[in-house]
Amino acid sequence: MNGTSSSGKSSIAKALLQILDEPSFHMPVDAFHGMRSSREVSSEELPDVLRRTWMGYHRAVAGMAAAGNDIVVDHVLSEEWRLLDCLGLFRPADVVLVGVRCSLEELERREQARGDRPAGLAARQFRRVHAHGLYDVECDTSTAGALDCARQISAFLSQRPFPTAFQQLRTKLRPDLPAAG
Ligand SMILES: Nc1ncnc2c1ncn2[C@@H]1O[C@H](COP(=O)(O)OP(=O)(O)OP(=O)(O)O)[C@@H](O)[C@H]1O
Repeated sequence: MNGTSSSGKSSIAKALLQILDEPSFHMPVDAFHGMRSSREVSSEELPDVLRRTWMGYHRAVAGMAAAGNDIVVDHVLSEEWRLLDCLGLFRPADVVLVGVRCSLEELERREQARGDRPAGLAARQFRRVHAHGLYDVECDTSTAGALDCARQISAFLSQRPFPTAFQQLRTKLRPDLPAAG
């Protein structure tokens, strides 16, 4: 799932795990940030530390999937390299790319209400996260609750068309890689 901060990804992930038939894992990137030592990181080091955390996260997800596990990933594709990295790691036919949309007005209301995210974070990500423009399925949490979105995604899984969004994006954005399988 891809969407801005406060768009409702974690809420949908929790609902999905309750309704999916197969045993599934929710792997949030926040869990990986939380595993890092609490030593203070200088502003010069920070970009590299964050990048390595995201890259390690992608590889951990790919590793779980390679062992045959179903993974619910919540992601913020606010930097292009993150999608390019995932396109090279995940089996494109296996990926269901979900766009989690929400109006900016509602995002700002949620961000203020929860108080545990920097002010303006969702607005900064808003235009960038959906820049690649292609999904297998999309939901809008401005109008639908988390459980309804999870049901919509779950229903989509049983009748999903091919090529997947990931297959198409890999062909378009990673011509350096072999044809998407
Ligand atoms: N469909 C929804 N309708 C109304 N409120 C929602 C909905 N989904 C989530 N929320 C509320 O929005 C806030 C953020 O939700 P959530 O943590 O699921 O978002 P997120 O996209 O995972 O955010 P982050 O990336 O910052 O962790 C929470 O307070 C949650 O209760």
